[in-house]
Amino acid sequence: MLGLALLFSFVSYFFTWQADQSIIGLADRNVESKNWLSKFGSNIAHFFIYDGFGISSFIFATLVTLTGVYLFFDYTKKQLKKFWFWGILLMIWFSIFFGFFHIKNSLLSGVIGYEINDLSQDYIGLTGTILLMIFLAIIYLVVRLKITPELVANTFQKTKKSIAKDFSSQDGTSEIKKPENKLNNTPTVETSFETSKISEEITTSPTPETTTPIVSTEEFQVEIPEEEEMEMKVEEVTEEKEGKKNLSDKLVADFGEFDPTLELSGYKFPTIELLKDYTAGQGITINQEELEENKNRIVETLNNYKIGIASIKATVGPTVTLYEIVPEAGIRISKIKNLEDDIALSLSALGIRIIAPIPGRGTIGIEVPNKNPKTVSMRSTIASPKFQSAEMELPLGLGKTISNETFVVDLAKMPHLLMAGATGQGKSVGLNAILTSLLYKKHPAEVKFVLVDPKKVELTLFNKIERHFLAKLPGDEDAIITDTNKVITTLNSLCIEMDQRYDLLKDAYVRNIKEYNDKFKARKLNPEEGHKFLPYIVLVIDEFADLIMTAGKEVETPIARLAQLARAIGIHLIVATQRPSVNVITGIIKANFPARIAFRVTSKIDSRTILDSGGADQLIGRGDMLYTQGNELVRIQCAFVDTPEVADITDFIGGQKAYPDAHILPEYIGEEGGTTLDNNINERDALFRDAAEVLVIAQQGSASLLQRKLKLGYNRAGRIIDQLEAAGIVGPFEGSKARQVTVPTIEALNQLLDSE
Ligand SMILES: Nc1ncnc2c1ncn2[C@@H]1O[C@H](COP(=O)(O)OP(=O)(O)OP(=O)(O)O)[C@@H](O)[C@H]1O
Repeated sequence: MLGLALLFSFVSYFFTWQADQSIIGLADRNVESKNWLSKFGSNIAHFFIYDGFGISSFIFATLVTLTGVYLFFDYTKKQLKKFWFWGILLMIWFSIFFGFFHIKNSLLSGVIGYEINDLSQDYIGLTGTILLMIFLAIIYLVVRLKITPELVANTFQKTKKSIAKDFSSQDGTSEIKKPENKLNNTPTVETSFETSKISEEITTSPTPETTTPIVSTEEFQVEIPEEEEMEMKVEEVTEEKEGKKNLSDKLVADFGEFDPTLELSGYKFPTIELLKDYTAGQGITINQEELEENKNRIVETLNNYKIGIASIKATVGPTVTLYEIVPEAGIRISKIKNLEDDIALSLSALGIRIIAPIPGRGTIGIEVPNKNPKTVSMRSTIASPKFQSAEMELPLGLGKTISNETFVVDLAKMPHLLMAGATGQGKSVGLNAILTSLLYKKHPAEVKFVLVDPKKVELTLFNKIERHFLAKLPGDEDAIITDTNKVITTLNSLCIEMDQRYDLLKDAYVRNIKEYNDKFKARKLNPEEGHKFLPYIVLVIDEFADLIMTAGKEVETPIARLAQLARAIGIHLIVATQRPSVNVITGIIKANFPARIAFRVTSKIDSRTILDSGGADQLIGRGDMLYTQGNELVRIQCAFVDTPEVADITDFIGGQKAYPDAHILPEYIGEEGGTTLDNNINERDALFRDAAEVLVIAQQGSASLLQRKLKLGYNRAGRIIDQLEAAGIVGPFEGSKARQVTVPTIEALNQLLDSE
C-alpha cells in the first residue's frame, strides 16, 4: 500500500508540483494541497522527486510495491534482494543520466542526479561523464540482463536472415534497406538502446520506460537458445534416458510388480477360530496368599544364612513367578547362588532357578513355579498384536515370557534353531507351534518345509498340505521323510539347491534372498535366464540323535554345510533332539546354531551341552523352556497347540486349491542312486584315478571323503563313486556305513586300471 501511495503521489506531483511547491514543509492546516494524496503526497513526492532522484524515483515506488507483494505471498526473499540491489543502481544511473537535461526540466533528474552529474562533469568533463555512463550501462546489460556481444551478433544475424528472406519474397527493396542500414550502422546494442530510452522517457509515462527495452532484449535472449541449442540437447538426454530406463520399469508399469502369490491368489490364511482358547476365562490370577507365603519363605531362608534383603518384588508369569530381590550392601552374589538348593528345599518346590544377577537390572532373580500354572494357548500368541504386526521374514510365536509378553522371533535372523529336551517335555508341541506360526503368516508361495520325522508319527498331519507348503525330491511319493537314506539324499539335494541359489544370487549381484526376491519382484531379473522367485525353505528335523546314530557323518557333513552357508539363500534349519549329548550336537553343529531352545533336560551336563550353561535341568516341563540367541537366557512358556488343532489347520489349508505338486528339490544322484553301473572308460571323470587312489589309501569308500580330499561337489563325488563301483574298485552301497574298498593297495589299483 505504501508503494501504491508513493506511486500515486509521484504521478500527481507532476501535475501539481508548481502549485504545491510553496506549501512544502508547512504544517499549516489552512493551506490546501492539490496533490491526490494531499500534503503527505506533495511532501513525500517533493522529497523523492525534487530533492531526490527525479523521475527515477518511480523505480523506488515500484520496488516498495514489489516488496509488499513478495511479503504478502511469501515468495523467495533472494529474488527480492536482487530487485532492490539492481533497482537502486538503476535509479541512481537514471537520475545522473537525466542530469544532462536538468536545465530543460528540473524534475527529471532531481537534486541528487543533477549534483552528481555536475560534479562528475567538473572532474572528468562532459565526454568523460558520457563515456562513464555508457560503460555503466554496458555493465548493467551484461551482468544483469546477460546480453553478451555474441548474443547481439546472433540476433543481428537472425534479423539479417529474415530480412534477406523477406527481401527475396518482396519487391519493395527500398523500404527494407532502411532498417538494415540502421542495424549495420549501430555497432553495439547499447547505443541504440540508450537513444530509444531517451526518446521514450521524455514523451511517455515513466514506468514502462526502463522496462520496455529490457523486456524486448530479454525476449531476444531467450528465443535464441530455445530454438537452436537447448532443444537439441534436451532431445539427446531424454532419448538416452528412456533407452536406459530399463525394461523392468516398463514391465512394472505394464504388468505391475511380480506377485509370487498370483498362482494361488485365492488362498485363504487359516482363521484364528481353528485354534482353541485354553485360557478362556482364566486370565492371569494372582494368588496373593501364595505370593506372600513364598516371599516370607525366601526372606526367612536367606536370613537363616545371614543374608539381609533390602527390597523384594514379584512378577507373576504363566507358569512361574519371578521374585526379584536386592540384597543389602556387602552381600556376595555367589553366596546366594550357592543357596539355590536350600531355598528350593524351604520352598518345597521343583524347578527353582536363581539368576544372579539379572542382566541389566541389578537385582537377583528367584523363579518359583506357580502352584496352578496356566496354559499359554497358541491362539493367544497368534492373536497378539506383537505377532500380528511382526514385520519379519519368518516370524515364530514361541509363547509368553515371565512378564506375560508374547515372545516373537524371526527364524530368518536366527538363522538356525536347535531344540533339545527330554522326552515328554514339550518338544513336539514346540515344533508344532513353530510350524503353526509360519502357516498363519506365510503364503504357500513364500515358504516351503522339508520335514524329516524318523519317528514317523509326529509330523504326519502335515502331509495334507504337501502341495501347498512341502518340498520333496523328484519321484518321491511322500513329502515327509522318515527313512534315513532318504534324509541323506534330501540333505545333499538341499546342498545342490543351495549352490544353485548362490549362483542365481551371484548373477543377480545381490547378497541375500530378500534382495534377490525384491529385485525379481521389480522385474529386474529375467526368468528366461533361470531366475525365479525363491521361497524360503525350512528344514525341520525331529529326533536328530536318531539320525546321527544311524547315518553319522553322512548326515552331519551336509547339515554342517547347510548350517554354515545356507542362511543367506533362505534355507533355515530347525533341529530337534531328545539327547543333547556331545556326540549328537557336535562342535561344528553347535557353532552354527546360535539360537537354541532347551526344554527340561535330565542333567546339568545336558543343559550345558545345549545352552552352554545350567538351567534347563531346573525347568518344570510341560512347555517350560529357555531360549537363547547367543547371549542371555529368556524363560518362556511355550504356546500349546494340540494335535486336533494342527489337524484342523492342515485340513483348512489342504482343502484349498493347491499347486499341481509339492515344491520339487533338485535331483541328487548319490551313492544310493548308482543304478547305472556302466563301466565306460571314456565317460569317466577326469579325477577318476585320483579319487580311486584316495579311497584305496583310506580304505574307505565314502563320497564325503572324496569331497573333502579333492574339493568336489556332492554331485561329482557321487558320480565318481558310481564309476568306481562300476569299475569294481568299491563295493555296493551299504546304508549308513561307508562302502568297502575292494582293492587293497595302490599297486593293485595301478595294475587293475592299466589292464583295462
Ligand atoms: N506348552 C505346553 N503347555 C502345556 N502342556 C504342554 C506343553 N507342551 C507339552 N505339554 C504337555 O506335555 C505333553 C508332552 O509333550 P510333547 O509330546 O511335546 O513331548 P515331547 O518332548 O515331544 O516328547 P517326545 O520327545 O517323547 O515326543 C503334551 O501331551 C502336553 O500335555
